[in-house]
Amino acid sequence: MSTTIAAIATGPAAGPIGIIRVSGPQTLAIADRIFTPQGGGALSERPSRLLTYGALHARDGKVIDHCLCCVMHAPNSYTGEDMAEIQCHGSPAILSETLAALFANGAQQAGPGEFTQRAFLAGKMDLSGAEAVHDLVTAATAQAAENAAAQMDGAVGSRIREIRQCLVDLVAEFLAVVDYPDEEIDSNLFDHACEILHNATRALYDLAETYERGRILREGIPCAILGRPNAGKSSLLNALAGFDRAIVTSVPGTTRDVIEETIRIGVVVLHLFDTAGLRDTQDPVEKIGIDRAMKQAQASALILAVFDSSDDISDDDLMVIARTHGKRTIAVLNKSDLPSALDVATIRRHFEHVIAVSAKTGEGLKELYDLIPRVVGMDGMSYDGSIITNARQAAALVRAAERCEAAFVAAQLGMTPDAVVMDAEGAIAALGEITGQAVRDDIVATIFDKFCVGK
Ligand SMILES: Nc1nc2c(c(=O)[nH]1)N(C=O)[C@@H](CNc1ccc(C(=O)N[C@@H](CCC(=O)O)C(=O)O)cc1)CN2
Ligand SMILES: Nc1nc2c(ncn2[C@@H]2O[C@H](COP(=O)(O)OP(=O)(O)OP(=O)(O)O)[C@@H](O)[C@H]2O)c(=O)[nH]1
Ligand SMILES: [Mg+2]
Repeated sequence: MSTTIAAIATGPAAGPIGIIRVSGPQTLAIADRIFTPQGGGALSERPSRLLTYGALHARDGKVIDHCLCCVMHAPNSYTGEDMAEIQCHGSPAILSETLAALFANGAQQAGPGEFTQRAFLAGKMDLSGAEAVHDLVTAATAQAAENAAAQMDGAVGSRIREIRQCLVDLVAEFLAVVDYPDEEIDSNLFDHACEILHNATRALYDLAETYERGRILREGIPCAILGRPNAGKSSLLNALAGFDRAIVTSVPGTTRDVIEETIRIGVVVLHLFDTAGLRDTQDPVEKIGIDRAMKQAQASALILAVFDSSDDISDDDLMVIARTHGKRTIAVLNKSDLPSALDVATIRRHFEHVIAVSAKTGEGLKELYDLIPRVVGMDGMSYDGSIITNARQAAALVRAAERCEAAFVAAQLGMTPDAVVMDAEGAIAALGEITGQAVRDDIVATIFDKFCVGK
């Protein structure tokens, strides 16, 4: 028999209200022992999800709070099991005392994601939906949340199940002819298979490709600010962050260490890294800073290459240009409030995206805000759950697409039905890893391990 689990579902900090949730076969009995409804009767007799006011008891029976509780009767609950929720005052002391009372009455501490894992195992949601719960809880933008909510609702799962079903039907047709090896195989069967497999391959690759944007949606994008000393990198960081994050002085070589600040530009979360100005230097400390700057640029998915537009291009600027080679870069011509002395044509030869700004006056920043989502391919998207945000799912999609493609080639060459079946079954298995229809227990366990306790 399954255990009864309990966990604090609200954050670790003290808040006005805290929530503890309980799930499992002993829930109702335990709830009745630690909670007495004010209006009489037992909590377990109340209708599902109806909040009831009453007294909450510690292990020793003392009243530790007057609060609201409800039960949710199996199978109509989040986990499909009997559940209870205690909404008490949110001090860590009350929450841990309540948890201790639950444990004393037979509940066990829930593991990370264990409620959602139970919901998955009870068939309340498929695996892609359960994984979206984690995305929703950790979403950094409204758009990431919107996409995750749609996936919780089955946006990925239903699409994958549809494709998987086509493949299952196809395998069934082929297996029927494998049983009669002496009969001539109807060539229509291969034509039909080619069509199905071609469409499935395309659809799966298309879906897998959304992961590039999905990853940005979920994790944001690392973005190094690179440039020669005094170009205005730290000033740009401060202007984008909206406060004085980094030290700005007129002394070249002010910034030594990498300074990180996370900001949100529309749908994109940018992890900005202000760095030491690149130049040839003998200063050992500055050298280390420059080394870090170049490493940061290498590790970033986007570079803001800052140039001082009030000055002409120097050797140091050429070093900056060299470091952006092959990287997605926006050339930021800073100090547009000063008379221009920069050879802009040279800059344009090296960079597709060039923008003039003044970190000092804020001129051009709005244009930079608009440009960044476009440059990273995050403009004009819809967040209807069609964007894959999960590396595991993306990898399974690619594997499924490859096996479909192999099956397609086999069908096109008119190879034996076995060859087609083998690859189609490989694709079906890979898709089952996404929906959870065919996934190893240890993989399921690692998926829920990432979740927070109480989810
Ligand atoms: N207080 C509280 N807030 C919460 C949750 C929760 O468990 N408790 N959630 C959870 O993490 C989310 C809401 N998700 C939920 C999903 C399903 C059911 C549920 O009871 N489902 C039943 C009955 C549905 C129905 O009435 O039709 C079922 O699926 O059978 C509850 C919450 C977010 N907010
Ligand atoms: N007029 C004008 N001055 C600016 C602008 N941006 C920065 N400055 C000035 O340029 C100087 C250098 O600015 P920083 O932001 O410290 O430059 P940096 O690129 O971080 O320099 P290092 O940290 O030394 O590499 C400071 O005196 C700033 O006030 C701008 O848009 N217009
Ligand atoms: Mg600086």
